[in-house]
Amino acid sequence: MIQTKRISYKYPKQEELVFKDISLSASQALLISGESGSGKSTLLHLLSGILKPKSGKILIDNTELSRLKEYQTDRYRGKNIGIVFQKPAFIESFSVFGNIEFHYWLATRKKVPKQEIFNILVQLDIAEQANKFPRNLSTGQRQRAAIARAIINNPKVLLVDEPTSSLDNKNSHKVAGLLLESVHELETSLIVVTHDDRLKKHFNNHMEL
Ligand SMILES: Nc1ncnc2c1ncn2[C@@H]1O[C@H](COP(=O)(O)OP(=O)(O)OP(=O)(O)O)[C@@H](O)[C@H]1O
Repeated sequence: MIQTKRISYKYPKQEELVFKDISLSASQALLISGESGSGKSTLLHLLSGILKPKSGKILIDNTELSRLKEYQTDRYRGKNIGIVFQKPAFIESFSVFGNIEFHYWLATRKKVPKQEIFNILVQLDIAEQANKFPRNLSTGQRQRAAIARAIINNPKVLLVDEPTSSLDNKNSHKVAGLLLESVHELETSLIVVTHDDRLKKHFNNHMEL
C-alpha cells in the first residue's frame, strides 16, 4: 500500500508549486491522468523518493519514505519500488536477460534463478527476445522488458510513467492488461501516470491531477 498525505512540491528557484496538498492511496491499481505539464512525472519522482516533498508525507506500508535519508531511500527503493520510466534505459551491451539479471543483483546482491526470469518474460510475451540486445527490440517490447525488469524482485510498489503513449491501440490494450495481471499475481500496488485516455477503461481507480 502506498499513500501520500497532503504532499506539495516546488522545484528549486521556481515561484509556483507544481501541485499542492495531494493525498492519494493505492492498495491495488491506481491510474493518475493529467494534461502535459500537470506534474505527473514530478509526482512519480516523489513517490519513488527521487525527489522529496516540500510538505506532506509519503508512506509505503508503514515506512515514511519522505523521512528517510538519501542512502536509506536508495536502499529502500532498490528493494521495494519498481519503476518503469517513459523511455526506459538499458545497458545496451547486455541482453534483455542480462539486464534483468543485473538489475536483480543490484537490488538484492543475490543471483536470481534463471527460471524466474523466463517465467516473467513468458508472462509478458517476450521470452523470444530474451537473448536480444535492447536496441533490437520494438518500442512495445522495450516497454515490456522494462516492466519485467521492474517486477523481477517482487517490489511492494510498481510506478509506471506513460506506458502506452507511443503504442497503437492493440499494444496499448495488451500492455495495460499485462501490467494489471502482473501486479495482481505479485500483490504489488501499481500506480500508472498517463495522459493516454485509452487506459481509463482498464482501471477501477482513477484520479485526475
Ligand atoms: N527540473 C525542473 N525544474 C523546474 N521546473 C520543472 C522541472 N521539471 C519539470 N518542471 C516543471 O514542472 C511542471 C510539471 O512537469 P512534469 O514533467 O511533472 O509534468 P507532466 O505532467 O509529467 O508533463 P508531460 O505529460 O508533458 O510529461 C511543468 O510546469 C514543468 O515545466
